[in-house]
Amino acid sequence: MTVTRGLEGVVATQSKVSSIIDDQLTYVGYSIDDLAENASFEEVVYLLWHFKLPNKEELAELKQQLAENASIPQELIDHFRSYPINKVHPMAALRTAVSMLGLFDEEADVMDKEANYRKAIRLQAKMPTIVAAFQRIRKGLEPVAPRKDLSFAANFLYMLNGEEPDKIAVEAIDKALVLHADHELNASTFTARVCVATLSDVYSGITAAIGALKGPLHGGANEQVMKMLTEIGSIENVEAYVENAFANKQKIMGFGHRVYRQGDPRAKHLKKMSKQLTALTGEPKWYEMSEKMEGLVRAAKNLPPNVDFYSASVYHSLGIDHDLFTPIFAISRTSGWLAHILEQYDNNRLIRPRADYVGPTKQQWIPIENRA
Ligand SMILES: CC(=O)SCCNC(=O)CCNC(=O)[C@H](O)C(C)(C)COP(=O)(O)OP(=O)(O)OC[C@H]1O[C@@H](n2cnc3c(N)ncnc32)[C@H](O)[C@@H]1OP(=O)(O)O
Ligand SMILES: O=C([O-])CC(=O)C(=O)O
Repeated sequence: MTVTRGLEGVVATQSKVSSIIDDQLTYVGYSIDDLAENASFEEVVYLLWHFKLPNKEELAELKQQLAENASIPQELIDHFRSYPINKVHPMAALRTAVSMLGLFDEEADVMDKEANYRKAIRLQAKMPTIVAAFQRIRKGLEPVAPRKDLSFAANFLYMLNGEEPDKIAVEAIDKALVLHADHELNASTFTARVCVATLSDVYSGITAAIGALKGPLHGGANEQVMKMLTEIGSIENVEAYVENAFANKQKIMGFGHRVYRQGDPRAKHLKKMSKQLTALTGEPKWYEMSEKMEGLVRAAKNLPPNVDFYSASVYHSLGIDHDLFTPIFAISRTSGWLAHILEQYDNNRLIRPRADYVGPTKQQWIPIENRA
């Protein structure tokens, strides 16, 4: 048996959702650069779920469906209140919340195409409400109910902060959501597909995916980037930090990628946003430190930044708590996970690879009283 560590280069499925070819990312064939400049998150959701851009009526209908399904059960809010809340990571709360939502969905185990699509809408709609409600409860504040007249991005910020967000913040979050929505067969998406390929339900698939995204080698890296920048503290300390990390064979968060070799095409958009937002908030040092680090890491190891690197200073500039960075990624990536889950159901086969067994063989049974 030949083992491909980490399944590098293994093609495990066909998909029409997104592609990475020659370091270029597309959603349903549309370049990420075009989408980042022009699309709203809701348009991207429609694109990923229907394999076409929506016309005005289709977009309006999707927006309405998302708005109508955005509230979450009171039981979920009460559940949050029962947690040792300041010890719970928001990604753990989100993972639990999505699993719990399945308990309140009468269609959770209904397996037809229409029911699965309705569940996709319900789940996508509720993700920002869950994250915002958890945040407010742990801050000792009352959750804010979603509004039907706001865009997906604006509603999230409104529920988070309890006040109407400004245009710049809405545009930044909307673009970040567009940039994070899907990414071919990344670890969390693969997890979702493996889960539902057993014909398990949508809630199980998204719960599993959230668990995979949480890790610092994947979506959890954005929080770690801000932790690192905060520890470094100032631009004078960047060089020593990078040298020390390489000398100790330590990974620098927000750099490197399994698929991209020349660079992550999403990073340049986030870099631009980081420059603008850090200047606006009067804290350009986060951008300047990041830029210096990028130069040093590229020069030393030819490692380019990935999507998580500049998103950290973007979210920080928007006043978002650092442990909410990965949940925001999850809010967006839910759209991609759902697209892949629906695609998996459409042409399903159980995903079950093999392991090359390297443990002992031909062991003799030892009764417990004779064991050392
Ligand atoms: C949304 C996302 O998931 S994007 C990725 C987010 N994750 C991170 O930013 C965490 C930091 N990056 C990493 O750990 C890796 O680059 C990964 C996990 C993203 C990709 O990993 P892999 O494809 O498995 O590469 P692997 O970890 O084997 O690294 C290959 C080589 O590059 C080095 N390398 C890769 N990334 C980094 C990094 N961030 N810092 C320092 N060295 C690195 C490794 O040490 C290794 O060097 P070696 O061959 O001398 O031992
Ligand atoms: O594709 C990957 O391996 C990780 C990634 O960048 C993403 O999920 O956005």
